[in-house]
Amino acid sequence: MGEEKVMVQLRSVVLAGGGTGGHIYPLLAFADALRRHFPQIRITTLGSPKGMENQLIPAAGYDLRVIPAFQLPRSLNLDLLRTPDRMYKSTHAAGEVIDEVGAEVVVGFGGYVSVPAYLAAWRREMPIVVHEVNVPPGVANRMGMKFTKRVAVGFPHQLEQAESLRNARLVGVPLRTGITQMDRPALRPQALYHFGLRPDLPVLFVSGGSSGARTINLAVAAAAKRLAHAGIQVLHVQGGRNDPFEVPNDLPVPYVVVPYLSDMQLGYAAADLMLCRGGAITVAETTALGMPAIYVPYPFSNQEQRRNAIPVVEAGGGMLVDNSELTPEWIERNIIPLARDRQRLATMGHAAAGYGRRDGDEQLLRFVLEAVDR
Ligand SMILES: CC(=O)N[C@H]1[C@@H](OP(=O)(O)OP(=O)(O)OC[C@H]2O[C@@H](n3ccc(=O)[nH]c3=O)[C@H](O)[C@@H]2O)O[C@H](CO)[C@@H](O)[C@@H]1O
Repeated sequence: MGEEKVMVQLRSVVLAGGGTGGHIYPLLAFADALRRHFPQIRITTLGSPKGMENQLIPAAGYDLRVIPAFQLPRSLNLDLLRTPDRMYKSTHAAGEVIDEVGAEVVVGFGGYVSVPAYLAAWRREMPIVVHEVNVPPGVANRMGMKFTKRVAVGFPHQLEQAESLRNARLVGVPLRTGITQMDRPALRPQALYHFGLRPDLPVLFVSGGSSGARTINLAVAAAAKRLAHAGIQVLHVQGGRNDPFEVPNDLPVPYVVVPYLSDMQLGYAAADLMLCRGGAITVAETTALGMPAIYVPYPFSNQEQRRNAIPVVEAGGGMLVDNSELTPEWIERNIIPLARDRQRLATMGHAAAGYGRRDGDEQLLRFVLEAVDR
């Protein structure tokens, strides 16, 4: 972790975050960094009953404590006062876990489960660190920010675009080392073999984020024949919460559909070009890897995904297309020529890498240690 020596020793931390992959993967990457620096540390995570954390956190080998769900209204208003009982139960449960494991700090990554964790930590006057990757900040983290000034963000644009994040620390996004330490060209042959893809044709990697994206799935599947006849292979992640879709089975080149990738790095290693939403962690990963990408921001969440993609596109690292404009015709006109143009892909990838960063886990750890040291 840089040249400075770490003076603080951490023995026990509570990490809170849940819902979709966007809140859980940074938590896991940060947990891995904690374990690297403090092999004996006790790491306890808090999750809610229905979130993806119930699959992802135990699979990564971390202790998950599920506490009763407490859903905040989308905006912080008087509705909060109508649910004091559930809020009390969740906060009490979070506090019991904090006490049992003797946590020294609570680090929250957003998602409803972070709120009771922040409240319980505040009552105990413990250090709280909030990690936020979106503009506007998520509702749970906005609540957390009422209890702490120790707020870390993933991207430079957040500091400029959200008043409440103006004084936050830019640390980047903790990313899994399987992704940040990957040598893409070296892993490529194995990845292609794994998916049954050919080494001589370009690969378009399609992923709508952790839950999947219906519009993207249907548009690309409808363009399957045109892509195949142009010699473009497709590796298509359906997404954890999306319906299956039909792809013709008589295509001349591979079109591989997978429900979900636990080894996302294999997908990145196989890909020449990515077609994806603009979720914050996805953008952090594509740019960290120097992956040329076409971003199709999710249109219904305060423009947050568009804000993530714009700086990458302005740097020359990708293209942006509106959800409503992503049609098979658009794909034929724009993606086919790009996927076949190795020089343009290389230039885009290089520009994306210039925007990306790989040390978010280490930078967040430094920030957390400062919080505990005070
Ligand atoms: C619709 C919506 O509100 N989406 C939000 C959600 O997106 P979402 O939960 O989709 O999160 P992101 O797109 O930011 O990240 C997806 C993560 O899932 C991983 N992955 C994905 C597919 C797969 O098969 N395997 C896999 O491991 C990716 O590598 C990445 O680490 O959280 C993000 C971070 O708060 C927000 O910026 C997004 O706006």
